[in-house]
Amino acid sequence: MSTLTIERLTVGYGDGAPVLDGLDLTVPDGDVVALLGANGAGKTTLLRALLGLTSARGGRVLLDGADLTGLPTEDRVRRGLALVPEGRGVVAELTVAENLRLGALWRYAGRKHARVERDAAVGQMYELFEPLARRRDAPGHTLSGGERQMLALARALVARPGVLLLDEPSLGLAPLVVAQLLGVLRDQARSTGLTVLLAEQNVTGALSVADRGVVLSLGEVVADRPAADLAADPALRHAYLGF
Ligand SMILES: Nc1ncnc2c1ncn2[C@@H]1O[C@H](COP(=O)(O)OP(=O)(O)OP(=O)(O)O)[C@@H](O)[C@H]1O
Repeated sequence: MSTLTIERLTVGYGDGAPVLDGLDLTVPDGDVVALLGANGAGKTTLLRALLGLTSARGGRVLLDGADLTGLPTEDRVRRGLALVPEGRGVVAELTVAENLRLGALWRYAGRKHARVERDAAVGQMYELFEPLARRRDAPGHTLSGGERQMLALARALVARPGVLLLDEPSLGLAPLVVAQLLGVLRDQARSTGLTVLLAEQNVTGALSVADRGVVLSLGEVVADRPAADLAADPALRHAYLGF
C-alpha cells in the first residue's frame, strides 16, 4: 500500500560511532523485504529510527514521497507505519479481544460507524489467526508464546497499516507457528498490498516469504538482492548469514 524510502540515514547512541551510517534502502509498495545481519548489525535500531523512537543524526525517511523526518512517532503511525517490536508487546492484563479493539481504536475513532468498522476489522483478524478466535476472552498473560506473537501481529494489522515493521517475530517459536505467522505476512502483502520490512535472525524462514533480502553489516547495506538469489549465494551466506 505504501513505498518506504530511506535516504542516507545515520543513527547512533550518545557520542558513539554511528550504528547506521548513511544507509539507503527502498522498500517498494507491497513487497516483503527481509532485513538480515549479525547480532548488533543495527536491525532494531533501523526499525526504531523509522518510527521515530530513536532519533536520527541525519538523512531522511519518506513514505510515498512524503518526508517523515522530524515527525513524532504518533504522526508516523497515523500515516501508516506500524511496528511489532521484539518481545511481543501485548497488554498482559487485557483479553485478546480487548487488545485487538485497542489496536483498532485510533483508526476508526470519530467515524460514523466506528464500532461496526472496528468490530469487522477485529473479526477479520480472527479469520487470519484462528487460535486467537478460540481464546478471544483469555487475558494476554495466559497466552502461549506463539499466541502472543499472533496477537502482537494482529494488533498491528487491525489498524490497516501501509507499512509493517517486524522485529524478530519468529524468536523462540516452534517451526509450525513460525511458518503460520510468516505465511500470514506473505498473504497479506499479496492480497492487500501491505509492505513489510521483516528483521530476522531466522534467515531461511525470512527469505522463504520475502521478495528481497537486505543484509546489514557495519552500519551499511552490503547486499540487496532478490530473496532466492541471496539464499543461493554461498559466498554471501558464508560471510554474513552463517549458513
Ligand atoms: N539504547 C542503546 N544505547 C546504546 N547502544 C545501543 C542501544 N541500543 C542498541 N545499541 C547498540 O547498537 C548496535 C546495534 O544494535 P541493534 O539492537 O540495533 O542490532 P540488531 O541487529 O537488532 O541486533 P540483534 O539481532 O541482536 O537484535 C549494537 O552495538 C548495540 O549495542
